[in-house]
Amino acid sequence: MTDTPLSLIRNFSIIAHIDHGKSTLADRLIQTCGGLTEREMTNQVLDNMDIERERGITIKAQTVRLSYPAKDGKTYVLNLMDTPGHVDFAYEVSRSLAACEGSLLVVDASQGVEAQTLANVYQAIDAHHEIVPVLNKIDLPAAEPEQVRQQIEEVVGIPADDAIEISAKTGLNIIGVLEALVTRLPPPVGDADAPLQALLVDSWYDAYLGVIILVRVKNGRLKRHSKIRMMSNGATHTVEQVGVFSPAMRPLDDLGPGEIGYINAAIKTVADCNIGDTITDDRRPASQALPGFKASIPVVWCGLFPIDADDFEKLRESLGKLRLNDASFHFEAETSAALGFGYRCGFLGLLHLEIIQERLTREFNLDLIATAPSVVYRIHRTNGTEEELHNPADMPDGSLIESIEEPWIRATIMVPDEYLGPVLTLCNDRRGRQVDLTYVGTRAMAVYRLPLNEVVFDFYDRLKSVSRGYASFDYAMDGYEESDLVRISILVNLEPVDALSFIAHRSAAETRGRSICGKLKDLIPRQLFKIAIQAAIGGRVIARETIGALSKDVTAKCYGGDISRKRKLLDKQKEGKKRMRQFGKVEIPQTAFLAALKMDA
Ligand SMILES: Nc1nc2c(ncn2[C@@H]2O[C@H](COP(=O)(O)OP(=O)(O)OP(=O)(O)O)[C@@H](O)[C@H]2O)c(=O)[nH]1
Repeated sequence: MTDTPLSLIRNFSIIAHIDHGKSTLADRLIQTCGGLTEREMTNQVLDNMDIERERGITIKAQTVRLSYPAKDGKTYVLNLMDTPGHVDFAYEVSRSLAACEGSLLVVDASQGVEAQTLANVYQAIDAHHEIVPVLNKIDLPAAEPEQVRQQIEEVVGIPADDAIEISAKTGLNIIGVLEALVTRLPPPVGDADAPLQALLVDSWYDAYLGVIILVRVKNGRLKRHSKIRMMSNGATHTVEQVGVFSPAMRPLDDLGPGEIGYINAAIKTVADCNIGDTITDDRRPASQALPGFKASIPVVWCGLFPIDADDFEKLRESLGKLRLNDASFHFEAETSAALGFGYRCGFLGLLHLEIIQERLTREFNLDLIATAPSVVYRIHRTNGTEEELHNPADMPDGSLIESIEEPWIRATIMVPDEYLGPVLTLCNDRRGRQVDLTYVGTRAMAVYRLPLNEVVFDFYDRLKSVSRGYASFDYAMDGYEESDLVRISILVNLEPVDALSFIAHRSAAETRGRSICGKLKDLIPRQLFKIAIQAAIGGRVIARETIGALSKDVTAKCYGGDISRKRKLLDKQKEGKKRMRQFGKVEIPQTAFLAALKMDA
């Protein structure tokens, strides 16, 4: 039984720009509250996926319940919801925030306010949070707490007089943070006697327990063995376990209002648990659902194909396993003449794509080819119908298209003054439209509208390189607009290579087409006949390269009769063949696809 009075509960998130020290602070809070021993602290506990740890970024929202004996003599329950820092996972931030009453806003005192600091703060303000600014890394000689304080007031627009100066690394003033949580954040409100209303904050698959659901109880009590009902679809389940993370799972009898914890109810897949849904008691249901939050929609799609066709089944299984834990990731079967059988997969953004791809390679041991990422276009046909296009290869013939719309984003870029010029040039080159440009001291904040299509290829990389790594970037989807878009097909000896076709604005078509043809020319080995590589829009060729013929006999070098040597060479050639794709008469090595797909035009 948990009967902590509401006045002794505080639910909070930590929001920060990437690398400003959110996870380090979370670990310190856990350690200070006695949740873990020094030895257990060796790894950041909240970042529990390998890839997260390696890249030092937080992906999945995690939660932990702390017990803090405050200076006022009372012991408080502090529920910490971790939030991811990367733009791709903004929706996970919003759902964590919906479960809390307040936020710690962590700003690196040596770096100042960055693009994601702002984006996250706005989400916290939307969620009606009380926000406590925390200036971290005060131990660094480059820390400028006074300036950053001023920045928070000017740029973020919240008072920063009583921002708390800390070093999450050395542990300096962690008590100050804990006291601020207790004294400055409001306790949750709720009625233990009302019908149950619990927000489904997250769910994931555990190999032993099945689906685990993270909940925030708003009203009523969520009890073990009770029958719950999902308000979105009426599905009922019997609760097998109720508990909290401290940070290990600790079973309890029930969760009361204001509490954050987990339940497990023999649910088969996370797809049955709609995030944002309201859970109620089947016997005494609530009359109204809680306000949910926006569902996550994949905005970037690409094809994933096994290099070895025999791995197709394994790929299907692996994708299914990943999906068990990540309902925001989508996949459907796809066939490509160039790459064989594979899957068209939808992601929340480029980082999400990269993470899934990396997990497939690393955890599932798959060798994959990914086609160029594409956004979701809206096609209006001349016959009046409308459709969404996830794959450039499926684009209908130009004569059937009335118009095409593409998704736009609203991007916020913060950058030191001296690098502003090249950043603006980059945005303009990518068809960006400036919305706003303001200064905070020597830092500029540029707000641009940009077509997502221009951002998915290499925008981050370019932005980082033109600003020497100093620019920070955040974006939100910002509607669709009609645009003059064309599909560029790549033809090898007149055969279209579907995996290489892509959609671009007409003004960029020729440059990109030429760049791909040029790359392929260097990558496709000469063969016994001439090979023409062309880029075309419909029937019109816009770029062309030719690879001259060559006669090649791998065994020619082996004069004399060294048969074993000869055989070895032939075997080697066969091995090489596995990695080739037959294209009409032409064989294209996998490496050519990989390189051609890395577009940097
Ligand atoms: N000098 C100093 N370094 C710190 C402090 N806090 C964190 N760091 C370092 O800053 C880096 C980033 O810290 P993290 O806690 O991983 O940052 P994060 O905000 O959680 O990053 P994401 O999980 O990627 O969003 C790490 O190398 C930390 O060791 C601090 O108070 N002082």
